[in-house]
Amino acid sequence: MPKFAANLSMMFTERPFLERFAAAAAAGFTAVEYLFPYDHPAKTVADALRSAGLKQALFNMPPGDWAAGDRGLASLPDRREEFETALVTAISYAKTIETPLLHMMAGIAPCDDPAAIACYRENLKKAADVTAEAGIGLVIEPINKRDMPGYFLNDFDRAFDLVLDLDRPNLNLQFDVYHRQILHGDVITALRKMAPRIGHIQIASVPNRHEPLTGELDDRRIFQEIDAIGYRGYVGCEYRPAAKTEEGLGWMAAI
Ligand SMILES: O=C(O)C(=O)[C@@H](O)CO
Ligand SMILES: [Mg+2]
Repeated sequence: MPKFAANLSMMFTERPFLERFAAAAAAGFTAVEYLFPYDHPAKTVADALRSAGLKQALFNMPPGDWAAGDRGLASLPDRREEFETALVTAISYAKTIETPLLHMMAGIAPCDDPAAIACYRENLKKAADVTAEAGIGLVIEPINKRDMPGYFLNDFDRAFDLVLDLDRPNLNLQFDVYHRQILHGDVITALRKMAPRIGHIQIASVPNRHEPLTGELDDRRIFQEIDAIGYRGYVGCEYRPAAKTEEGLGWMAAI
């Protein structure tokens, strides 16, 4: 059975961010992930993590101005400087919090725009090299067009081919089963094909992004396959609980 990390941007949101760590530990999780730690000093987040006895699985690089609609900076040619600053901030937080993985969001840009493609590639290489120097892994995640219209990285094969092409040992794919199913289906074949370059996995039911076992996929079968492909990292529970977080955790005992 995979080991699960609670996603604190979606789960335990009944409490303020810093209180979610203890709640996740009390519910039996041993690791957490979330979108962004940057509203708090890195040391404060690290203290919350450690006093709850948790491991950090992953978080994202700063995405630009999220409230204004930014969803990452990596494919935005006129925001290269901001991207570099975001990379420095992410590495500094990553070292203090001790995350083994950072997710680099691509941004909102046409996926067939040559300037965006070139910029993304260049920034990805830079981020992979800088994170490698810091001993941190980097992942990229295709995101479905319904949840994030206009997101640059919206195709699993394209992301996978890019990871192969850039050929950095610390650069891998974030395979979110929810996005995979909405974008392309064929989840198990893709898990098998992409296994050597899967750096992180996330799960939620489809189509409502609620608890596993409540959607159109056979999540038990998917968890078996995640084991079968040899994936030993955390599976992030990136779902919005249908009601209170704790009330919906029964799926873990039922799988
Ligand atoms: O939305 C997702 O799926 C994620 O994993 C986030 O990191 C990006 O919004
Ligand atoms: Mg995801």
